[in-house]
Amino acid sequence: MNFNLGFIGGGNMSTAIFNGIIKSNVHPPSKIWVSGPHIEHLKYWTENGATATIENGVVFDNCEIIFLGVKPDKLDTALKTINKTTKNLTKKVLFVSMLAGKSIDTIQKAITCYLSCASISVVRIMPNTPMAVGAGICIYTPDSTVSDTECHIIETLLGSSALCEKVPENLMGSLGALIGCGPAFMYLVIEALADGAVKQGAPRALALRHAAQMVAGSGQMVLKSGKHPGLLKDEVCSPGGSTICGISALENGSLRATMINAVEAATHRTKELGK
Ligand SMILES: NC(=O)C1=CN([C@@H]2O[C@H](COP(=O)(O)OP(=O)(O)OC[C@H]3O[C@@H](n4cnc5c(N)ncnc54)[C@H](OP(=O)(O)O)[C@@H]3O)[C@@H](O)[C@H]2O)C=CC1
Ligand SMILES: O=C(O)[C@@H]1CCC=N1
Repeated sequence: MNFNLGFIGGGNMSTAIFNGIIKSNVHPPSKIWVSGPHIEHLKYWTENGATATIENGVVFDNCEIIFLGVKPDKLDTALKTINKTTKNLTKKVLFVSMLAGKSIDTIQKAITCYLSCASISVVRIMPNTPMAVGAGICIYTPDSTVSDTECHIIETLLGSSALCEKVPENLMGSLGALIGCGPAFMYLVIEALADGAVKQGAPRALALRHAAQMVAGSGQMVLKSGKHPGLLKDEVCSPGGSTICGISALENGSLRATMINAVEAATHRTKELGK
């Protein structure tokens, strides 16, 4: 694709998206720019062919599509520093914001406050870190100025490493918490399941690998079989068998209520971060 792609903030999530993009060859690293306050933190990017700078304005000047990858509380600072270092305040830019909780309206107002671009469009996304290995999910909401062609470009960039779906903005909180925070919840589950096998005598490395593959495979079964997870669960539980004993232990530990509470807590916190 014949445009330069920028990242303002090259931390965990931006790096995962960068990895997804370069591993799938959907955009050449020579046309990717990244900025952040510590150049030494951007070594991975330059080692993989991107251009790194400490000036946000340089990314702004050189790129047509720019991912905002700073923490939500750094939005104003990042935009202020674009303003200070750009040579071309009035250019057309498509911003892609991954900032948890920050609405399109908030992002647009902040951009308008610090930058007098001739044309600004905003796409809000909620990605997740498994995009780094091509197994992510990313939802997005474009503002009303984003064209179908631009949506297609965004879907091509993100869809190379994620299931990429357009959603109405009012679902960004709940689905965003599930998608964005969920991997951390699942890492806990995988670690705990492996601990269970280790407790019964299994070697740690085998237990972890098998737990991860089992969780990945279970997700694939839900996606590919088209069956409800309750039915898939029943297919594993023989009457009087071992699995139903494990299920009973999980219910005693309120696993389902705990998972629901986790997504609820993350959704509430995401809303707070947006204020
Ligand atoms: N991590 C995740 O799983 C997900 C994160 N997100 C969102 O992604 C965003 C980034 O999160 P995450 O990657 O985890 O955080 P990180 O802390 O890993 O990355 C933030 C990056 O921003 C850089 N930075 C700080 N200040 C500025 C500035 N003024 N200008 C430019 N860059 C700056 C930091 O540089 P330095 O390190 O040099 O200080 C750092 O590399 C957040 O808004 C978060 O809500 C969304 C979905 C999932
Ligand atoms: O917790 C965080 O800061 C980010 C937001 C979404 C997922 N992780």
